[in-house]
Amino acid sequence: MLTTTRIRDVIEAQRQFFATGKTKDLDFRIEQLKRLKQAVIDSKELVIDALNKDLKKSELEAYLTEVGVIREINYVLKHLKSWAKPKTVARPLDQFPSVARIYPDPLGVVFIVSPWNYPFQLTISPLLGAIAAGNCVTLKPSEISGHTSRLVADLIRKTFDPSYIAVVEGGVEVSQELLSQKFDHIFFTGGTQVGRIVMEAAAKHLTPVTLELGGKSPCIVETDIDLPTACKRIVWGKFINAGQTCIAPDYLLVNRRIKRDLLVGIERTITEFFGQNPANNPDYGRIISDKQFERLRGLLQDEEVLVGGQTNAGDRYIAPTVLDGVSLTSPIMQEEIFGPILPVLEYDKLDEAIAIINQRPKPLALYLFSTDKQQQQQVLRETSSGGVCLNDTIMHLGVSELPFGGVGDSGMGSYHGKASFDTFSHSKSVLEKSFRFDLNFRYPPYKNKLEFIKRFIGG
Ligand SMILES: NC(=O)C1=CN([C@@H]2O[C@H](COP(=O)(O)OP(=O)(O)OC[C@H]3O[C@@H](n4cnc5c(N)ncnc54)[C@H](OP(=O)(O)O)[C@@H]3O)[C@@H](O)[C@H]2O)C=CC1
Ligand SMILES: CCCCCC(=O)O
Repeated sequence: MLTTTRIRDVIEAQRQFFATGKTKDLDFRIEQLKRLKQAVIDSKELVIDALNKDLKKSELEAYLTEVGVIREINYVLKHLKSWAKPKTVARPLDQFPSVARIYPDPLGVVFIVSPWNYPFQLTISPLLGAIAAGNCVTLKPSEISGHTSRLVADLIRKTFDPSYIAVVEGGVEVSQELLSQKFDHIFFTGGTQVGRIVMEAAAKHLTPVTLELGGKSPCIVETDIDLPTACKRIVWGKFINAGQTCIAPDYLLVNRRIKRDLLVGIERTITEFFGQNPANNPDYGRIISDKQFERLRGLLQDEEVLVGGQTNAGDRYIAPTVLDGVSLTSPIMQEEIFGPILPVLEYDKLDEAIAIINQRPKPLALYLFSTDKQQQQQVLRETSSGGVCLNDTIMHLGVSELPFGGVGDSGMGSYHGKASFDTFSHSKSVLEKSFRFDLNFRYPPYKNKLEFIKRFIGG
């Protein structure tokens, strides 16, 4: 573990490098993004292997949800020049002659803390945004996803000088030591509880934070839908990465009229996707740790298992599981599940489902399966969540133009695409005045100018 002195030395070296102005140079940033992209491409087999060791993540999921961060690097490279240009904006006549502009300034030395569930993508994605915006970065990946985080550390150390991009390996203690240092921004991805700790530590230095947190993302299922497709999209979104996805549909709220058909369809789809014994299926992953495995197994106690329910502690395996007869007071409804267990609650009227959602902390994602435009508008109008996907799950994350982030207990700030560039930039307002012409109404003596000012201000 790095000592406090070493951590301070790392950060000081980054401050000195940032002070050279090198990271502000656009060609430098583009070059670093290309180096990062090449490093990811060169390491992809190692990444896939590490993710399989940590989570038994399949090669396809590793490509789709982790190595696929290459696509985001390409997107940023395509747009960076235009994002980095100062923007000229309109100004009122009384400021004539002048030019008003907004300059995107890099923040300085930023700190990125990432979680274990998508340990590669959730480290590289915010990192590329920080690089694009011209910052130096200190990274702290999760020690729980040990194989992948060690690989990320090796990749970063081989690609960048630590005075520019540094990675500090370790767990909670290292994270807390780093949080005690002053940064110009902290980008944290993790649970809401730790998010509070991060924000408290940041407050001591008045450091702005982005908190990418979690919570219970509801999935409402109404009657007028393409049922087989809805089943595929719900099962995929719930059980990808063995349910360890922050925007996985946490629980279903199902219109009673479609519940039976939906549950039959979900059971059929689970078998179609993972076979009769998902434990032997290489497409299905494992729980990250014994601690998470025991927590999830505990949530199954005294619940009515409709599908799945099988567990194997030695393999940290929990079958894709659907629970029926769940009540709002069940333990599984008191915490983010973050695992392959899908509780089903039912309702008669959509208002009931909306009320259940609004009685709980604001979720990171909210899903509604309905083709009824009025129902869609009602849910969008009457609920608050980080983001919404209508008639699918998770896929809103695949649109770089859609900022991704939470609200309330599910987080603050956002990233992806230009939102990443904006998160790691300060929008500096600049007004350039001319000496060619000067209105003297604002200068003393004010005598005889009051009437003009009153008319000018109006009201
Ligand atoms: N909004 C989003 O984009 C995402 C949100 N999440 C959320 O993250 C959670 C699961 O990830 P998980 O890694 O378990 O989250 P944690 O909050 O436990 O950990 C996140 C990071 O913070 C570190 N950390 C843990 N405890 C402390 C502490 N007391 N002080 C300082 N740092 C600490 C961890 O280190 P270490 O792991 O080394 O112990 C890890 O690097 C879920 O709630 C999920 O919803 C997950 C993915 C994406
Ligand atoms: C499918 C990729 C999802 C990454 C962020 C999360 O954990 O939800």
